[in-house]
Amino acid sequence: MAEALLHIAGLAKAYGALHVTAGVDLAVLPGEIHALIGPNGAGKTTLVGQIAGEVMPDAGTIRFDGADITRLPVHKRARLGLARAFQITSIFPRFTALEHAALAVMAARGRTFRLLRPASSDRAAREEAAGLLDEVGLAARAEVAAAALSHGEKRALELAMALAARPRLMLLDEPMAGTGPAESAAMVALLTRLKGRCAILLVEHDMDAVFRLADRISVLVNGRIIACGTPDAVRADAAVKAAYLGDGA
Ligand SMILES: Nc1ncnc2c1ncn2[C@@H]1O[C@H](COP(=O)(O)OP(=O)(O)OP(=O)(O)O)[C@@H](O)[C@H]1O
Repeated sequence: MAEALLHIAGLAKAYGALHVTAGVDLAVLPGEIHALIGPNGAGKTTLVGQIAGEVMPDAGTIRFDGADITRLPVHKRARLGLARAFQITSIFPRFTALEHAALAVMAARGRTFRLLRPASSDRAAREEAAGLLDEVGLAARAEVAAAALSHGEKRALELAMALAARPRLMLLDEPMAGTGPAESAAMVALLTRLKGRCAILLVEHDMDAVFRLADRISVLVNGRIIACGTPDAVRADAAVKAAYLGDGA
């Protein structure tokens, strides 16, 4: 098996008596789409927060590309190539899709956004931003205000903004949430296109999407990974059926 890009061992976090992650072991390989599934309250979002650096673990280690990042702050993890896609299109609703993507490009380069700047200084950023929009299927929507984008288009814009950092691992927390079937299918198609560009850790409740997209799936139940494997192996796993997927999956 290829060397893991992200390697988590014994990760634990408790809030009072509630052990939200209770000794999680997880490995994400370079370029794979690794889905993290589990019932409501299983600890998925907390685990993503721990990987991103927003939630400090009580115990355990997180290694990224061989380096121990367990105690690194968010921005240093981001600089190493760990990006989390956020729902950020509501921050500047009047800014266009292109302006949002250009902001992300400038932020990724460590340049502060200045309202009064020579146009030439961000021409390159806008060109790169246009390329990112093209990649996520928003080229024709570049000049549309973010607020006017559809729900699915906003999610695509957030992906473009996360990609601006040229991540090696992207953390995606429920990109299909609140999308209808058509938008969900578009997001599956988009993530399929991005496959291999960077590894993706995907938290998602839409099982159709998960089983279509994932190279491997980890199942988190009560703060522990109870199974990890290919979609077929996970679908057939007796413990997963009992704890989560049920017999109909
Ligand atoms: N800051 C916090 N303080 C106290 N309890 C918390 C905190 N954050 C999360 N929890 C609790 O930890 C548990 C796991 O939450 P988490 O959001 O990680 O689960 P999840 O698997 O992402 O759930 P869902 O699928 O519903 O989004 C929940 O019971 C939640 O109430």
